[in-house]
Amino acid sequence: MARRTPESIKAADDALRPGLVVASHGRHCLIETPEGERRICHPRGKKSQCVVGDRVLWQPSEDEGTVERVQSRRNLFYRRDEIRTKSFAANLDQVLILVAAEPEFSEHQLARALISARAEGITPLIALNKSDLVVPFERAWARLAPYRRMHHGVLPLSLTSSGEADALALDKHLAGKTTLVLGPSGAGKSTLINLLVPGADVLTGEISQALNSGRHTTTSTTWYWVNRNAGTALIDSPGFQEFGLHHIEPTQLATLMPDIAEHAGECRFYNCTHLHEPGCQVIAQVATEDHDGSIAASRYKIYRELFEELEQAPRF
Ligand SMILES: Nc1nc2c(ncn2[C@@H]2O[C@H](COP(=O)(O)OP(=O)(O)OP(=O)(O)O)[C@@H](O)[C@H]2O)c(=O)[nH]1
Ligand SMILES: [Zn+2]
Repeated sequence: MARRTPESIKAADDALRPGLVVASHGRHCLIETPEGERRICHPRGKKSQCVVGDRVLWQPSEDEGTVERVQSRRNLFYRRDEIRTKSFAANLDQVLILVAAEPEFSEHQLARALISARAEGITPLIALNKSDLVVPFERAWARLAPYRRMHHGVLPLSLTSSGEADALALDKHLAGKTTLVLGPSGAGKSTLINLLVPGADVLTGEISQALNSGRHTTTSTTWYWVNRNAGTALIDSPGFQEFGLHHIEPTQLATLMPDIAEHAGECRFYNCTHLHEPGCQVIAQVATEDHDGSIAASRYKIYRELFEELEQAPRF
């Protein structure tokens, strides 16, 4: 085989075409060319395995193609449990976590998604849908009090009753960015995507049919252009329910939870775990019934539970 020099690699790359991964299923993916053409591609090998959001170099072969190379990633958003690592998407600007007044959301899952986003340096946004359901909404809004003070606040929505106004409010946050949308089932993720990308449901059907050669299984992750010229895109991905954080060290946790991080540097011991140490300023800041504090009891409970879980997690 000819020796691979930087020049020969460049010459080979020049013969390849650029593409953006817009959907994936199993080992194959759908890529979009800069001209907007879409085609199914297969990875050349393990190294060219790609995820939605990846920029790739590919080569046509009859009516399909081969992914020859995945360009280096700005970030990769993923989860990891005892058994496996699962990627959501790559090269994200932000993650929008959509929860609703009903069904009741899990604060634990929300906290996990936020921690994961911070670990990858991806801006998290939270929206609370179904503000028209007044009583459950009030309850959920109150549960989100610690989150309204952190990150970028919480955006209230009512996608089915004030869709137009909500679309405008969302656009302020989404314009020109690539946003991964996550949320528990029933929160209104499909409603949100169809509101911002009219016809998205039809497109999804077509994509999953193409990727599954006619079988009706849903694709795992899909890219939607909200405004191609402005570079505004949404990525729809399932998997909010089982959000494994086994890639995070327990001692990293405090830095990834802003309300805990705020006080973590003030403890007596530099390597304080904030679980039991004397002089711990995190513990001192936890709010209780008879003591005001800037850290909500629910947040500290999540910190403790996650710390224990990650301490017991097998390391890869
Ligand atoms: N009352 C109320 N209902 C809403 C609102 N937004 C969505 N829904 C309803 O909530 C239900 C779930 O919405 P979907 O958009 O299908 O939710 P999803 O998150 O995509 O759920 P999955 O398909 O299970 O993942 C539907 O019956 C919607 O009509 C809202 O603002 N208010
Ligand atoms: Zn401490």
